[in-house]
Amino acid sequence: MPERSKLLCVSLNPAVDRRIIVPSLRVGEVNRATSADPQAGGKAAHVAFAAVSLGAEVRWLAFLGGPDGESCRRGVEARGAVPVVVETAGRTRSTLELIDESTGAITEVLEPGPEILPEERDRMLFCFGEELSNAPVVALSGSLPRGIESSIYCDLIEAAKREGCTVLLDTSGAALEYSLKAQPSLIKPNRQEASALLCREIQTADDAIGAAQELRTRGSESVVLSLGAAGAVVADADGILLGTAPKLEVISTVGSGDSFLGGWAVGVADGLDRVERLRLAIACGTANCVANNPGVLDRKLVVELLQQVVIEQR
Ligand SMILES: Nc1ncnc2c1ncn2[C@@H]1O[C@H](COP(=O)(O)OP(=O)(O)O)[C@@H](O)[C@H]1O
Ligand SMILES: O=P(O)(O)OC[C@H]1O[C@](O)(COP(=O)(O)O)[C@@H](O)[C@@H]1O
Repeated sequence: MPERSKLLCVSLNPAVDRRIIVPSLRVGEVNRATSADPQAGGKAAHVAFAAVSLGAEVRWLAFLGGPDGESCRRGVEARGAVPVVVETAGRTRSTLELIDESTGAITEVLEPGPEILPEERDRMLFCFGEELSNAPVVALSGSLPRGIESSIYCDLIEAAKREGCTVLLDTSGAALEYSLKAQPSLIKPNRQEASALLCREIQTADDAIGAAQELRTRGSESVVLSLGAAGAVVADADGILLGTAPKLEVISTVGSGDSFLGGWAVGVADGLDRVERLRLAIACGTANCVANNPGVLDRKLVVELLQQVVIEQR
């Protein structure tokens, strides 16, 4: 039997994600939900679920505290990833995803996360170091909780690179800007995140190519700029790839970027070339659009979508 690819997904700010569906959202009035579904979340959990859907062996390292922390741990385990927990005195946050069925509009509200104590931070660095020998590919995803300085991703990236791991980073704002100093193997901003970093609009494919190339000069070995329904652009040492996503009827795009990264990470671990890696990542991001839970992908659908992804070399 071929060995399963191994990944480590790291969540410094996990969450219980609450997806609430209302027939038609009325702001400022009482709304009654038709469905409410708390799930283990935060970006790294979705990356882990997507990779598990593709058959990978995944360990998920996270700060967790309080009852929501425990439900997150159980949720991750139930989905087939192995949770490795650094306990915190502060409680794990929750996030709200409000789906308005009448318009399809999605409103997200994200709590900031707990205050992390210095000794909890140190324990995370220690546990991360212990996990590295197990995982040739490491995905670091999401925002930072309070009490954690922007440089923590640099410490994690440097430690992982010293062990020869490929390090994929998906974060935003100051944490992303700061982390480029440590030269991650790949960053995956979406259009808004890249736009915020470069202080300019990204509208056309040429804008996206220019943005990915410029971000690469700031420190990351490769850049993937994901473009929602339009697909994604890759800038790396071999040039530019432009991938177009298949079209389908969307339930929710929450977690599509995470699923994209999960597909990319499995592609790296399985030794796929850059074209096939991008194809797999886009198919996973698109499959997530019809998943009932972020990251939990239908593998058969991923295989169908693979044939529909168009990749162009520029
Ligand atoms: N409306 C959509 N239709 C088809 N695929 C989509 C759609 N939205 C996202 N995707 C897929 O998910 C990937 C990541 O989406 P994106 O919205 O850029 O990420 P993020 O969730 O980080 O904002 C895209 O590259 C694409 O493959
Ligand atoms: O860590 P952050 O940046 O606050 O984001 C957390 C949230 O991101 C999400 O995973 C959605 O991510 P996407 O960008 O892939 O849609 C939420 O469901 C989640 O809990």
